Amino acid sequence: MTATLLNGKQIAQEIRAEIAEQVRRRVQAGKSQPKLCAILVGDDPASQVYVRNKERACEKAGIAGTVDRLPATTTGTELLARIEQLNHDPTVHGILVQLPLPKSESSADPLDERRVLDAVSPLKDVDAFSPVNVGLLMQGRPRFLPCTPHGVVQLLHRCDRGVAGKHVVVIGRSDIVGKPIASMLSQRTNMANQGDAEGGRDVANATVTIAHSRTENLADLVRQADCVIAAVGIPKLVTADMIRPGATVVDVGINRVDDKLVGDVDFEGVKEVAGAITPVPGGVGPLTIAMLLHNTVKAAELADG
Ligand SMILES: Nc1nc2c(c(=O)[nH]1)N[C@@H](CN(C=O)c1ccc(C(=O)N[C@@H](CCC(=O)O)C(=O)O)cc1)CN2
Repeated sequence: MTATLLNGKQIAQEIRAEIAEQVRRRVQAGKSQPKLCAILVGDDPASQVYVRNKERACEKAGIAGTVDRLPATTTGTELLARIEQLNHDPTVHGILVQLPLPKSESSADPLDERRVLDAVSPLKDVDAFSPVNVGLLMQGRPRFLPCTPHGVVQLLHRCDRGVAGKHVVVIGRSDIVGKPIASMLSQRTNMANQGDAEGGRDVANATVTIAHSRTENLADLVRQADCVIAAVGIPKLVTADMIRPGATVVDVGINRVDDKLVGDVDFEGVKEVAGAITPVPGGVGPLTIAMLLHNTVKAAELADG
């Protein structure tokens, strides 16, 4: 193997330890214990695991975590009413609705993902999915950073894989990963540590290209990249022949194939060409939850006034 392994699991542990210490100091100073409420609708097995992992991570960091487990028969009106209750509950600092929502059983009153995410108070929106928080991010003055893109920025920052002046190709244009990561990496200031780039090379000021399903000559485009971020949900789409020698490769894909977890990158082949690479599992995934804890503490600080 020639590439350096970017160990997201280890970095997530470091960040979680930092957050636990921040929470400990906060509570010791007489401030409220941060509290996160996750809403899980239906019984998707992967979502159940993710929500359970979020609950455990909160507990370990000293954050109060609760999960509302609602049946798949929940109507849009019922879910919106529950969100509204949490928006007005002063003891709850962060709210998230686990995605994907199940296919609606009620055609008269469906679970509309956009309406549901829009209903979460922007001040408690720890996923940073609300239009207000997306807009603030685009303007370069974020309140909350979306968890997975922020995880990628932290990973690059802490592994000293700066992208300033470099060409980054993001494969995938989702609202959750592709679009926000492209925005974050092309901003003027490093979004890891609120603009303080100390301790890592600048993870900002990149020249970013977003590739997607209609992109022509994807392989040629990706070969021009100093850094490739794969977030498209197609197992092993990115192969060794598409990688410029020495490039940084970040795999955000989480695909289940024959009961095994594989990324969007053909890890075995690409690791022989890349300069640095994230594995799946153990790469970006664990950072998603670490950054959710970060946002929950931030939400509690915002509520302090
Ligand atoms: N409301 C949200 N829904 C979803 C989000 C999100 O950020 N907010 N992201 C994903 C799921 N997700 C968190 O919710 C998530 C996915 C994967 C991991 C992770 O740690 N993956 C591990 C492997 C875990 C496994 O074995 O399955 C890894 O990559 O090492 C954490 C969180 C969609 N929904």
